[in-house]
Amino acid sequence: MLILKPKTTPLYHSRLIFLQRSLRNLGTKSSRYSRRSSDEEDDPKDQKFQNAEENQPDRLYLYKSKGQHLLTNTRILDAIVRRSDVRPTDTVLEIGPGTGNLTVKLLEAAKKVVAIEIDKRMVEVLHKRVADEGLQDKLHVICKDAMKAEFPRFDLVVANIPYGISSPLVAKLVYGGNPFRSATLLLQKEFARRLLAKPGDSEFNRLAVNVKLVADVEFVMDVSKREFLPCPKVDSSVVIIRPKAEIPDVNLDEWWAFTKTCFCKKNKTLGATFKQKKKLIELYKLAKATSSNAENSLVAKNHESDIDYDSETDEDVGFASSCSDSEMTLFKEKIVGILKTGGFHDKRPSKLSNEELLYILSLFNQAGIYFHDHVNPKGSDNVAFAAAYTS
Ligand SMILES: C[S@@+](CC[C@H](N)C(=O)[O-])C[C@H]1O[C@@H](n2cnc3c(N)ncnc32)[C@H](O)[C@@H]1O
Repeated sequence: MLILKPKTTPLYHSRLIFLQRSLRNLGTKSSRYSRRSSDEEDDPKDQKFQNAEENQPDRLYLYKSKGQHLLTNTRILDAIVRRSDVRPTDTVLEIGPGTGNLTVKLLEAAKKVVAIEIDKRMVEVLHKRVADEGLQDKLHVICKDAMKAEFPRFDLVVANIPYGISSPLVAKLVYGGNPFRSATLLLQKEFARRLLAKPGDSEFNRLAVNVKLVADVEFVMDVSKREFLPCPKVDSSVVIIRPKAEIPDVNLDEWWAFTKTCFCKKNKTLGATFKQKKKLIELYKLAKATSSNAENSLVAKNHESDIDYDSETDEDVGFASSCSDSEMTLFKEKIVGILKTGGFHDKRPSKLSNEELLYILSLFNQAGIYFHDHVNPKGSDNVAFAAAYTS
């Protein structure tokens, strides 16, 4: 276990004092927070920040691995709550309440706050602080990993989240099947830029495409890293994600699998992506499994092949040898034909709009080419989708 000594800049110390004072104000007991819990001992790679010299009594270890950077600027906290448009009838979901800097302000504005916090030491501090404010009846805390917790019904999400779970959390929110008005999130600046990116922007990626299908993202403000305790390495931005009232009529499993294929190398042209032998074999297998009738047969016999099967798995090798070269050649030509017909063969996915991507997918599906295994689905819900973003 590596214990990081606090940096000795005056700014850092003044912030440490701020936290120590605020913890005293919260009535925390130092010894309780300076000991490590058994949960934390499970993580040997963890690095912890310490809010005081080791022999000082009031201290709360803040864990880098849990993204424990507390937002301390009241003006920014107020702005986040104001821009979230919290109504007195709202139930707000907060992911990672920490010591409650944002939670207390949300409790003042909302009917109820459901806070999901992984660290039970934080939960203790939070309960104490909220009780001191007399707001405990409005707070429900779930002490769990937000990625494993079942979200209750909520109207809004407002949170300064741990940046390590940004992608799966955003995916879980927008594809979670729980209708909500908006999610105001404090995110790492680069991640926020990706969510805000448009086709053609260098930051545009698969997550942006998938989020855009079902939600609009609005930029609210940048927040300097100096506003956090301890100071992280990166700056942050606040964005608001609003689910769209209507989403395109597309099979989401098929869409996610399709965008995964297209964006596996987002700067490759679609022609190059769909020329990869491994991909061709995978799609051919799926097409064969999906189409059971002769009309949908994707092949003709006696055709010369120009495909070199350099499959990587034994299963692929087996499959490749069980179908003729001509079958695979025709299948490849079929894919090239679809891409050329739509004028997409030489286009890069990162430059295409969702409308264009949806159109390409519809062309593939009409031709009996599928991206998701509908016959033997391995995972077909939002949890699987969120998990796909975890690694
Ligand atoms: C960036 S801090 C924000 C704290 C507080 N909201 C603030 O603004 O000062 C993130 C918080 O999320 C918690 N956290 C980290 N990973 C989590 C997870 N997987 N599920 C729920 N909470 C998590 C951390 O313990 C920490 O309290």
